[in-house]
Formats: sequence, C-alpha cells, structure tokens
Amino acid sequence: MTRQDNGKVALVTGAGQGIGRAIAERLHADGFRVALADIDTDKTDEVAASLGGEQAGALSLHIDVADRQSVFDAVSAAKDRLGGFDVIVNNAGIAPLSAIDEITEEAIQRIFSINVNGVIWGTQAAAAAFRELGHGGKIIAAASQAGHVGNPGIALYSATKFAVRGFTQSAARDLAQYGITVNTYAPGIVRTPMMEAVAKNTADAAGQPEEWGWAQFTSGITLDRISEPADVANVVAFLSGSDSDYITGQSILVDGGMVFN
Ligand SMILES: NC(=O)C1=CN([C@@H]2O[C@H](COP(=O)(O)OP(=O)(O)OC[C@H]3O[C@@H](n4cnc5c(N)ncnc54)[C@H](O)[C@@H]3O)[C@@H](O)[C@H]2O)C=CC1
Ligand SMILES: CC(=O)C(C)=O
Repeated sequence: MTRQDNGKVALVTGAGQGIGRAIAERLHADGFRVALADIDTDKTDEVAASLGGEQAGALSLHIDVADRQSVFDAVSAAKDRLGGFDVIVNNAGIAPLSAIDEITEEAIQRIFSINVNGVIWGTQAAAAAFRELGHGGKIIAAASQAGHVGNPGIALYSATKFAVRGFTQSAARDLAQYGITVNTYAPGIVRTPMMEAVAKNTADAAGQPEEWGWAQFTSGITLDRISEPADVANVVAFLSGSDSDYITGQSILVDGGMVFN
C-alpha cells in the first residue's frame, strides 16, 4: 500500500537496530515523518535510506541520549527539517549484566545516564517543543518487564526501568495541563542484538551454553514464544496515535503474558 503522510513528526531514539528500528519503520509506514536518531548513524543512515530518505520523511540524526544538549539539538533538527513535532519515543537503552557484588560507581553512572537521564532529557526537549509549537503531544519511553518485576542478573538494569516508570507516572501528572500524554511500553523478551547479548553473557557468566542463557528469561511466557520487534512496534504505534488519547501515566506490558499486574 502507498504510504500517506499524516502530517505528524516523530523522533525515535535508538532507531538504528532492534526495537527502535521496528518502531521507526512502523511509524513511517503509518504516515509519520520520522527522525531516526542513534549514537551510531551508520545504522540510521542505512535505515533512513531504505525508507526513501529525508524527502520521503525519513531523517537520520546523530544523538547521544546521555547528553542533554545532543537530545535538544536532535529534537530541534527534527522539528525544523521535518516540519513539526508530535511524538518522541525515548527508546535507546543498554543492558549490561550486573552481578550484585560487581556493581561499580562507573557502571551505575553509565547505565543511568542512558536509560534514565536519556528519558528525562527526551521528555524535557519534547515538552518544550510541543509548548513552543502551541499544541500537545505524546511522550513514550521504553520500560521493560524488568521494570515491573525482578529478574536474575540484571538488578542494575531493572533499577533503571523502575525509575523510568516512576518518572513517567509523575511527568504524566505534570504535563497533562499542556495536552501531553506520557507513557511507557514494557517489552518482555525481544529478539534483538541487546537480548542476544544478555542471553549469551548470562550463559557465559554461569559457564553454560547459550540456550541455557535464553532459558533463564523465556520460561513462563504464556504465549510460548519470544517477541519480535514488530510486536512492540504495534503497541508503540497505538500509543503514538489518537486512539490512545485517553491513556497517560501507564506502562503497557508487551510480553506475551510474562507478568500479570
Ligand atoms: N530486547 C529486549 O528483550 C528488551 C528491550 N527493552 C528495551 O527496549 C529498548 C530497545 O532495546 P533493543 O532494541 O533490544 O536494544 P539494542 O541494543 O538492540 O538497540 C539499541 C539501540 O540504541 C542505540 N544506543 C545505545 N546507546 C545510545 C545512546 N547513548 N544514544 C543514542 N542511541 C544509543 C544503539 O546504538 C542501538 O542502535 C531499550 O531501552 C531496552 O532496554 C526492554 C525490554 C526487553
Ligand atoms: C533486556 C530486558 O529488558 C529484559 C530481559 O527484560
């Protein structure tokens, strides 16, 4: 089907691969002009080109979500070059393993600077752009099933995702007066480079084969399969559009029934 531009602009962080890429592709197919922002622009250059490039509403941008100025610059570039600003998807994140005894000050700072500060900077920059443009908008961030319940081996990561949910609930209260909704999506186990590394590193740390690493995370999926990035993109497409206008402050689990709460 031919793509119909819907007149709206979305920026997706971490759009170079995995879930972010699938979200950017889905929003573009739905008619959004999309800024694909990533620290690795080799990847976003390629994805944006595959969608037809800037003239076709697919703009590759550099962003380091840990750097507030970089986030504000990317939002500003998306707004100016794509002609508006309506949705931000604060998707970029990292998931290094964290055995409790081995957590260091540097490890805490690194993961929080990306997974939490990155969401805060994206929220600030998007809210400022929406207010400047005189309309509301949608702020969406990646949480995780690990931001709803504990998982072995990823305690520090889990702390960042609980933090994202807490920030989101309060930001939803603060920004409602501007017509801005704030929500998170909480994936389960998604087949991406991140999850492949998590499974492999979990197995390596225990001296076990890789399938054992996967099994630590995949038992208990009610729908009995790992998620594909498109499963998550479907829900983010809903949160980006007007059908979700009456939802704010929520974390939507997209986990095939791993966590019921
Ligand atoms: N894969 C999974 O099973 C799950 C993933 N998530 C969350 O979903 C989000 C996306 O995950 P995946 O696609 O699996 O990850 P991924 O590692 O496959 O892709 C992440 C992307 O973010 C980019 N990135 C990393 N640091 C960045 C920075 N400082 N600034 C800008 N971009 C940066 C990377 O270059 C990469 O393109 C993350 O927030 C993750 O925590 C949540 C639950 C499960
Ligand atoms: C990487 C992640 O978010 C998991 C295992 O829930």
